[in-house]
Amino acid sequence: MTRSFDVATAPEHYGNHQLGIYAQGLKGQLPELPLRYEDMEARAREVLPPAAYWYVAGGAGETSMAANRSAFDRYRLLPRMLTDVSQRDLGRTVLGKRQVSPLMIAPLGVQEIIHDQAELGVARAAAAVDVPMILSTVSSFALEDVRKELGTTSGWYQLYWPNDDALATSLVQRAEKAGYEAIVVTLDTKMLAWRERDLDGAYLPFLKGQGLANYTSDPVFCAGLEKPPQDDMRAVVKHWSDVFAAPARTWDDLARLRDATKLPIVLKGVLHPEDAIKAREAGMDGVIVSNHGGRQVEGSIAAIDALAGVVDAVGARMDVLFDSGIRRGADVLKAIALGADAVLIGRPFAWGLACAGQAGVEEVLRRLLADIDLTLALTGNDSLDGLSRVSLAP
Ligand SMILES: Cc1cc2nc3c(=O)[nH]c(=O)nc-3n(C[C@H](O)[C@H](O)[C@H](O)COP(=O)(O)O)c2cc1C
Ligand SMILES: CCCCCCCCCCC(=O)C(=O)O
Repeated sequence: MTRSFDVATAPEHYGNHQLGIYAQGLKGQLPELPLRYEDMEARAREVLPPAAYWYVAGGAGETSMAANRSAFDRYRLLPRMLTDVSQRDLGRTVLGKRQVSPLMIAPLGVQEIIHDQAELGVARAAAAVDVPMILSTVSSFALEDVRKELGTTSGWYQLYWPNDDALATSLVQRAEKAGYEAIVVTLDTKMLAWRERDLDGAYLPFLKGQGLANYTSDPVFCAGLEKPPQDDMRAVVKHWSDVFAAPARTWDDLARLRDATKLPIVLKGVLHPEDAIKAREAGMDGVIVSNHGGRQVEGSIAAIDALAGVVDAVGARMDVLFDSGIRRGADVLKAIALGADAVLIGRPFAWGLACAGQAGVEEVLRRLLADIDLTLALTGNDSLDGLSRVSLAP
């Protein structure tokens, strides 16, 4: 006999998403999107053109990408029993602001290759689940338009720091005016790595004018064009490729960027503890420990293996965030136990976007939150703030 189950009467926890799925099962309904991360990626692979799939899935070579995952297995949670976990708090304080969970949406460029809704759909999903979003400089919609979709949910703006200071200033000041709350400067992409999968398909979407909305909507960028951007896309791409890269930049240049905005600045792509110390000395507000999802330095350290060193160097004095390899709730707990203040979700939300647009991203976020909540409880903890290295097996 089938007994009825009403998820609405269950206590309010992110983990209830699990009960919701089982309750649908009682009505004969299976989840529309595959549950396992790996199966969701396989579904995305079916729906995306091969070049777009590989642009997201690929790395620079693939050993660092694989290491990002396998390294997580070397850290094991050490559960405690008979603690009261009836009330749980997934909140984290990041740049002085309390957020309801440790999750943030990582900056992923050129999302129009994944789904027509691109960053607008992702922003709507982020707002629905109240997960802060970091918008890439190389986005498919202009930063002002994406910010509007976030409503009251926090947005940060990720800067690809161009070699033209006036353009950099224009971008960060537009972000500040639009209501973004922090600037993330990505340091690990001074140039594009040797990406075998993309080279195999001779595929770089920016060269077709995709992902350039923040440039074509920028007065400083457009002042460098002879015609309006819509009238000469080849000139747009040429000018973009002239200004994008700034290989000569050093730590000393940060002072000018610091002066260009009142917003907190967070440096993304820091792996060495001494670079984290330099970031602090340069007046930065945080760092994101990341190897760009294994897309830049093939053979680099797995990002999770770099986290403790950076936390030990600067964690008491600035925020330390983490990305590269987060797939499941346990990964989030491990990163927080090692000292991360928050974690960025990258490829998993891209697969949700590919499979079902905004709804797919929302579902990925809700599932991850449920997994975090249940894993937290089952390890005997009632708050993420209570995790520390003691929560990991020695
Ligand atoms: C398709 C794609 C595009 C990306 N674009 C950007 C970007 O524009 N700016 C940036 O700072 N990082 C970018 N990243 C890196 C992510 O922000 C993040 O560091 C990475 O995805 C984390 O690895 P994971 O997705 O394997 O967890 C991109 C990653 C992917 C997969
Ligand atoms: C002149 C060509 C330079 C191309 C640079 C592209 C930057 C990559 C932007 C997106 C990204 O971060 C990614 O990982 O992909």
